[in-house]
Amino acid sequence: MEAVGLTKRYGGRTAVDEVSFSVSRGEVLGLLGPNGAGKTTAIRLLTTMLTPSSGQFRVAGVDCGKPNDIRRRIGVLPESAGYPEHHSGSEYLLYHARLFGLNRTDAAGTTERLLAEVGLADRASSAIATYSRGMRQRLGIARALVNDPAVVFFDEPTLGLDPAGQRQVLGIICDIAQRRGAAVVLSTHALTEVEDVCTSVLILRQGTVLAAGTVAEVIGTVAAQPTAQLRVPSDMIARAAESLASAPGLQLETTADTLRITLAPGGDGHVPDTNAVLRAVLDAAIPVLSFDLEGTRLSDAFLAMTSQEPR
Ligand SMILES: Nc1ncnc2c1ncn2[C@@H]1O[C@H](COP(=O)(O)OP(=O)(O)OP(=O)(O)O)[C@@H](O)[C@H]1O
Repeated sequence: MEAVGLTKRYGGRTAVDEVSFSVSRGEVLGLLGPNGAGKTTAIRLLTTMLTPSSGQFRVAGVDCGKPNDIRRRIGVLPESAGYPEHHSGSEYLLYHARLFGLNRTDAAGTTERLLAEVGLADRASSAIATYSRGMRQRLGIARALVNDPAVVFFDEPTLGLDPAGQRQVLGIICDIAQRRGAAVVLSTHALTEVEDVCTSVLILRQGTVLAAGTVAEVIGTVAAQPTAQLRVPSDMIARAAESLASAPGLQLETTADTLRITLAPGGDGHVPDTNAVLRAVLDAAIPVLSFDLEGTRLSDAFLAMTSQEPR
């Protein structure tokens, strides 16, 4: 799937502004951004629920001018979905499989397979009213898969789930990309999830793309200079600084019991080895009370980018 110059304006407000990206089968693209960045609008455009003000996109090889054909090839788990509470999970899926044109036998087979795939086989005949939030999300994922889609969209799929539920949903999303070979678009605020699951990310702010690439590339654009906080007993702080004084590529700042170390890349772009930093301090027989690396996580890059003043 690819989008070029995708734009959506609501009156004077531009919710999605010239956004371009692509995602291939087997990949998971993380769509990130603070509240109001345009994530939901982007998903609504790509799933043909909204019409773009300008720009083009193709989903599963189908041009945006053919929304009905696109809808047949995609699956969507929207931000909030309603369910017929008195139906069972099995009845609900059977209904949607029939809606997609499967005959009775195929619809029953698909329902059974999908319930197993999302871990609901043992609750297939229970009323949805009795399902937990995590079970409802998994049922929603199963519904999004009834037409064996080439591209699947998830809008905040783990919102409100407990840690076990989050892990379960993310595992299913990984399988959709890896085993089914679908292209996945995942909108989320949970950055650690993105690091675990996404092959690439697109960070939006006020509708525009702030950064795009693999998680490592996006971290690299901001966190060129990771820092480390080294805490040692306060009477040893001067000795700790001394033990690191001759190491290349380090800038040191000292407080009462903490050394703030900036790991500046050398001329070859190589960042100093943090293990070598620790080794130098330990070799000087200084006990290390804590050692925290900053600037090496997606959350650091995200905060650095999205907290800058908007243009
Ligand atoms: N129907 C609408 N009419 C007018 N403005 C809208 C409409 N829908 C969204 N917007 C505006 O477009 C911008 C992007 O909204 P959108 O819901 O896409 O952001 P988001 O990144 O999904 O936010 P969140 O993380 O809070 O879900 C916001 O400024 C929002 O107020």
